[in-house]
Amino acid sequence: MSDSLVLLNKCEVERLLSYDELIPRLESAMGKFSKRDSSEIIQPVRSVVPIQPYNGFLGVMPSYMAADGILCTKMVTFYQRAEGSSLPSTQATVLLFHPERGHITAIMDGEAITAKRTAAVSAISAKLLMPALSEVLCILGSGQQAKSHYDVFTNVFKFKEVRIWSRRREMAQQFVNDLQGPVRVCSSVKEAVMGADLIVTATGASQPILFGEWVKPGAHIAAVGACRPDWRELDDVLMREAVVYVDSREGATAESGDIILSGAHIFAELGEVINGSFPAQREKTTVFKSLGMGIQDAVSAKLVLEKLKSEH
Ligand SMILES: NC(=O)C1=CN([C@@H]2O[C@H](COP(=O)(O)OP(=O)(O)OC[C@H]3O[C@@H](n4cnc5c(N)ncnc54)[C@H](O)[C@@H]3O)[C@@H](O)[C@H]2O)C=CC1
Ligand SMILES: O=C([O-])C1=[NH+]CCC1
Repeated sequence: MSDSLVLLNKCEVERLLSYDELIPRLESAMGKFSKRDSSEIIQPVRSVVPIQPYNGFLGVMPSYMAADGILCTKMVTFYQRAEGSSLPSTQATVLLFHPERGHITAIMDGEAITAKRTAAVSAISAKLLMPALSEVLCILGSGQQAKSHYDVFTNVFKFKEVRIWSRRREMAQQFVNDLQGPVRVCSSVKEAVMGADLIVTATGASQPILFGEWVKPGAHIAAVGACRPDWRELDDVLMREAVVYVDSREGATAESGDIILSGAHIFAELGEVINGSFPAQREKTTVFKSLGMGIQDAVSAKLVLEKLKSEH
């Protein structure tokens, strides 16, 4: 394959990106990030521009991983859509650059990357933090992230029961109809989460939908939505009682309403657990507050490109 510009659409990125290959690369990148060695990784907190009339945001997520030879940026728009809107709420494009020469080498769809890398990182958090015997998975939300989380969790782990709740029951039912495996549609968040060992919150909510009083002690929560400083998915009780892990301390303290507004203490980054500098307290109730990181997009895009090149 020549050095010409590579353009990849969503189907191609989806086909080339497998969880088996993605998960170890994300683990390694997050471990490196948590060492804060700027000669190895530079990743500022995402710049976000509000698009106020449309309840939306444009995020720019650059990163440079010197040792891996990756210079990358993702541009992502995310919106709070009205119930019933047919427009997607998260859309993205990823650009890879030649680190030495500075030109763009690849432009690829970022929606598939965002869906898969976010779910893969939640799978890493679950592997480290969910109870040793985890039988019940619960997913709140029925959109893109809910689907990628269902895919990776049912692939990587074995659950006896999977439950889903969505604010419109017919959307949850539609979600289940599109799948192979058995999933129980629940009528309320409380019904869905009671007794669950692993709970994924992947909604566009800006007020808490998950309350600590409903959560089984020792459960693990992968909290994926609420990516603005004034948005919430989890209530104060849960945030203050759980041991809280994040992807990046800087990102979480700048962008997470669940952390900022509850005053919750951040115990560790996932990368610090991967590096062994902080313990995985899996016997306690744990929250992994995910905001998304540029380096996660960067290693995903590099993997996509490598896979493509290996086919030629
Ligand atoms: N942590 C991360 O790295 C990432 C986080 N996100 C965030 O994850 C969330 C889900 O994203 P997508 O799956 O792409 O969106 P989506 O639009 O495909 O799905 C959103 C789901 O949330 C539900 N929802 C929306 N408003 C709600 C409310 N007020 N209460 C309860 N449910 C509500 C919708 O019915 C739908 O089921 C968003 O908040 C998004 O910004 C998205 C990408 C990466
Ligand atoms: O990391 C990411 O791409 C996003 N986080 C919140 C919305 C999009």
